[in-house]
Amino acid sequence: MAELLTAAQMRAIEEAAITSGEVSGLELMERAGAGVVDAVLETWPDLGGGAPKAVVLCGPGNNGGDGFVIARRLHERGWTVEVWLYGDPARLPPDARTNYERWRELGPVRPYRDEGPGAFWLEPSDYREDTVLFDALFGTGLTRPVEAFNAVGWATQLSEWRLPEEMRRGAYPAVRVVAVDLPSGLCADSGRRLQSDPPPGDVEEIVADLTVTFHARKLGHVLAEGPSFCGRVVVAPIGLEPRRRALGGREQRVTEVTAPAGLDKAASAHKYAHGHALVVSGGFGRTGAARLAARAALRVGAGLVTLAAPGAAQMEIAGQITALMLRRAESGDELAGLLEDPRLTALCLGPGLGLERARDLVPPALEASRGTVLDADALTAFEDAPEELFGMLHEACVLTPHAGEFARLFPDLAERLKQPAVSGPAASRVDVTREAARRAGCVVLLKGPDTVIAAPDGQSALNAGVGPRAAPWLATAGAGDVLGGLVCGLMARGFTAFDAACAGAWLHVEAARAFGPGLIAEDLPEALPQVLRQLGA
Ligand SMILES: NC(=O)C1=CN([C@@H]2O[C@H](COP(=O)(O)OP(=O)(O)OC[C@H]3O[C@@H](n4cnc5c(N)ncnc54)[C@H](OP(=O)(O)O)[C@@H]3O)[C@@H](O)[C@H]2O)[C@@H](O)CC1
Ligand SMILES: [K+]
Repeated sequence: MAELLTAAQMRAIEEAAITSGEVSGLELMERAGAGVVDAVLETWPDLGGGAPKAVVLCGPGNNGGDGFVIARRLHERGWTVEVWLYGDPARLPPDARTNYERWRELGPVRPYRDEGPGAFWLEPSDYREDTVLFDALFGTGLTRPVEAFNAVGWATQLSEWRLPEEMRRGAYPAVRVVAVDLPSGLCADSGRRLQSDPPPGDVEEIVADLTVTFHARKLGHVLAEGPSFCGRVVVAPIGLEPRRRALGGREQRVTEVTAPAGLDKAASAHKYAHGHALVVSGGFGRTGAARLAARAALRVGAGLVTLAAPGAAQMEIAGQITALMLRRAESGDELAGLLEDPRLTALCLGPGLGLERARDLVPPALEASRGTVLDADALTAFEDAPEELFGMLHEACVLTPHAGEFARLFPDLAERLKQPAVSGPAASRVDVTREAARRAGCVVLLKGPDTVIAAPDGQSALNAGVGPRAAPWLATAGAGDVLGGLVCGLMARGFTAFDAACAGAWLHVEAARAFGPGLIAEDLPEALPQVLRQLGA
């Protein structure tokens, strides 16, 4: 599984490599700059033949150092290169300074000082279709908002360069924008844009076409606003070892969810060998959500799936299902009675359940100590008394809130995400989900394009439905119910709560991608067989 790094972890890996003597900082910087050039040529082969123009904006730290390497290497390839420096050359850190000096032997460095927006209006006279702008201003060292002049000055200009021709005010052709490591202004740990509070008016930001990062992706490339700022993200290897020790303990590490293993079924296995999931339905006229969840549980391979519904809803359900079974559960007591059957290995409560019914049925469900998914109404029902819910939860539970449900159970944590990100590292969705899991004492899966899964011991994973795995059609009514059913079905099959949440989130995105445009929630379970087949299940 790929690790997604924080800025501190990346620094620790680099420092460990440098201290061990296996590589110098200067060598790493050279490889970083070379990696950016390679990624640019690979992304835009049309730039390989001619003599394009590069505008390299260098910042005051090592991100700027990478910029000087890029400038030198492009110059060597015959590009026309224009270099700007924001900061005092005398104060550059040593490796950046060395590369500044090397570039100075080849060409000038234009100062980029804080003298108001007009001072940074680069001369547009000879920008061409093959101009590439390199943002090497700030990378993982950004700890505070980029000051107003930067944002208003260069970012506005960049945005203008990027507008479609018919919308451009000036005569500039569109420019390709490459971010070195991170688009400047983005917090590496949270994917949030650092901004002063209140934000300066009329600020536009750097939106890159290509972001080239080093060794591994940072959390900021996949979380929150990151994907919309980064464009295509390419990881350039710079010869660093994984160095797990530099990453810290399990409570500091975040892995990216990858294709799950263990979904195949032995040829000889009986249906009971794959578990029996129980999905609790709402009342008459409200059974659709639970039926969706139940079908997903069955499709993901639970041996049997039963819907538990009140008497008045039985006819409605019976008319709609075939492979699913149906039992009556009018009240908490009746559900407790059903749960005396030890063959029921996992439960799902919440989709379409109704708040009153949720308050009645959730306690006996949790009392039964099975793998249990709580979603939707099963979470909202405890809005006024989250501690009461937390007191009943156990380690085999998975809560699957969307942002609104999360805010109902963890209002202070949701508030932390709402506060302006004025300094780095800013609070991230990973931070708050981890804290929520610790507080709840069970796995929490915070839904979104950047779904975060955390366990009470700090183990965390991120299912990035962004970039090449984007699944925008997943934002559709009922999709969340299907996810609950998938996680429940996987727990019925014996997956741990954490593994079921990760695998469920991954399959959910893949099913949406397999179906594609026009997707509605009903299509998700039907798209699963294709995804499972590709996994060799
Ligand atoms: N380490 C390695 O071996 C390798 C690192 N590599 C590269 O180095 C990058 C990290 O370099 P870095 O740590 O020097 O940080 P960087 O992003 O350049 O910025 C720090 C500077 O910016 C300043 N500053 C911060 N915020 C500011 C603001 N809002 N407005 C104005 N100034 C602000 C800050 O000033 P200070 O906070 O000290 O006052 C400091 O001067 C990394 O992203 C990668 O590209 C690669 O070469 C591979 C090998
Ligand atoms: K940058």
